[in-house]
Amino acid sequence: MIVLEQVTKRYDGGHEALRGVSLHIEKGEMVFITGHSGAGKSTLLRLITRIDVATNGQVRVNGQMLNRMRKGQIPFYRREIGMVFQNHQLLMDRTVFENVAMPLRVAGCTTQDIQRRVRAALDKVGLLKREKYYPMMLSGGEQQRVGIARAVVNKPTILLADEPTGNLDPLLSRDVMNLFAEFNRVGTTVVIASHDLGLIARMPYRVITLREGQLVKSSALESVRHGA
Ligand SMILES: Nc1ncnc2c1ncn2[C@@H]1O[C@H](COP(=O)(O)OP(=O)(O)OP(=O)(O)O)[C@@H](O)[C@H]1O
Repeated sequence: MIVLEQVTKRYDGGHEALRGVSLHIEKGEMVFITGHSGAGKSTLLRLITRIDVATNGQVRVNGQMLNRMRKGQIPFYRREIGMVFQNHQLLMDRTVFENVAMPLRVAGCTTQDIQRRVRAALDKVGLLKREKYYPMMLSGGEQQRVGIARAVVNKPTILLADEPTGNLDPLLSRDVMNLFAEFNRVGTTVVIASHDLGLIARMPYRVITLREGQLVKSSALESVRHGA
């Protein structure tokens, strides 16, 4: 489903953020990408979303060669992908409902469809009663869950998250990770970049480790599942 073959990403200025990375993420899998700051985690996610393009090598997602994708195809491709950010990037002057509705409005859905799908997404993240609130009225964990609802409202086949628990305390972080695990259980492929080794070690998913742009390890953790 997500295949990287000998991928190198060199930014303007010559810095190689990724070097010769090959990996395969199966349809329906949930994986963590870890590594120190600057290891290339965000770059990897930016290649998968086609925000950036590989300098060398191939990135293939759902059978599509991203290096060769024409500009006009990109918005359609992105509908297959939900993206969650560390700082959730919610619009502070819009309600929870409007924030979650945003991708559906962009896609031109009908009002009726939008109402139904936004409420279904808010229900999944446990925030149905907060639809009229503004983000400032919510806790950090709730704001992050609104960001997750917005990412899944389009029913993407792939959910990507860049440090989604970076600003949350351990308990809220675990809740957010469990939410990703629930989406994974119903078939969504989930890729999460995270520093949080303690949290990752408690969850039964494959961990891909980057160091200075190279893949150093890709393995299932031999940890016991603790309430994941
Ligand atoms: N647009 C850019 N132009 C030039 N260099 C960049 C650009 N984006 C990232 N880099 C560099 O590429 C390397 C990898 O960055 P990346 O953001 O992928 O790392 P990361 O593992 O996500 O780090 P962090 O955990 O701190 O977010 C870093 O050295 C970074 O400075």
